[in-house]
Amino acid sequence: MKADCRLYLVTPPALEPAAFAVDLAAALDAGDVACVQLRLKDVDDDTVRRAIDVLRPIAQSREVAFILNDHPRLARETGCDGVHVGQADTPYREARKIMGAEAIVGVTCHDSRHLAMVAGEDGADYVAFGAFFPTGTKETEHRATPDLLTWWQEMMEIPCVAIGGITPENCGDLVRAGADFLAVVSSIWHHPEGPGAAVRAFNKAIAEA
Ligand SMILES: Cc1ncc(COP(=O)(O)OP(=O)(O)O)c(N)n1
Ligand SMILES: Cc1nc(C(=O)O)sc1CCOP(=O)(O)O
Ligand SMILES: [Mg+2]
Repeated sequence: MKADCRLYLVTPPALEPAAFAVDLAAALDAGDVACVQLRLKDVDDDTVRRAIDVLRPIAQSREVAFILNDHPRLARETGCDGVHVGQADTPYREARKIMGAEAIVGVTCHDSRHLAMVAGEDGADYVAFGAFFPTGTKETEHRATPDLLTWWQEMMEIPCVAIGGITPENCGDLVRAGADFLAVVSSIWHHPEGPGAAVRAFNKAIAEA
């Protein structure tokens, strides 16, 4: 068992904030969740701001970190706890300058040991590897394997996040391999019994891995 692996919820790419607030609260009240990433795609900044205004307090009032995808300036201006940047986004060093030393800054590293080493040496708070499994949430070009997580754990103290097609049924190998966080979209928000049941199922699978 690797008891220190935790859930990292990522929102659906499109949502209506008031309705999604109910699902988010249900997920966070159902069990252990370390952080929530707001990941909206193809929307303007005002739409992102409105979603942050509604969703950030739901996470932060439960002591769950609220991280914004892609937009360090918006994250800083709106009181988010951190930002996640990919290889095609604001570069890590610029994101860090915008966010400040105390904020969480995470970096996508695909399946690349080199990208992860660079991000880690630059000061990233976590590195994210993926996609571990096929996913319908995003078109992915890279496929990571669990040995990458084990390699990282043996080399570095900085936490690693696993993402891409992760379910309660398939997450055991990633937990045993050394993932510090499991980042999940569809298995949470599309769970047939709702997001609370999904969080409980993940917590159980992590505890039993
Ligand atoms: C935790 C986590 N890992 C990876 C990603 C993907 O980021 P990126 O490659 O920038 O792609 P988009 O999510 O922006 O489409 C992520 N968002 N979160
Ligand atoms: C946002 C994202 N990034 C990925 C990567 O590989 O970097 S995979 C992914 C989508 C994850 O969604 P789901 O849990 O529904 O598969
Ligand atoms: Mg991005």
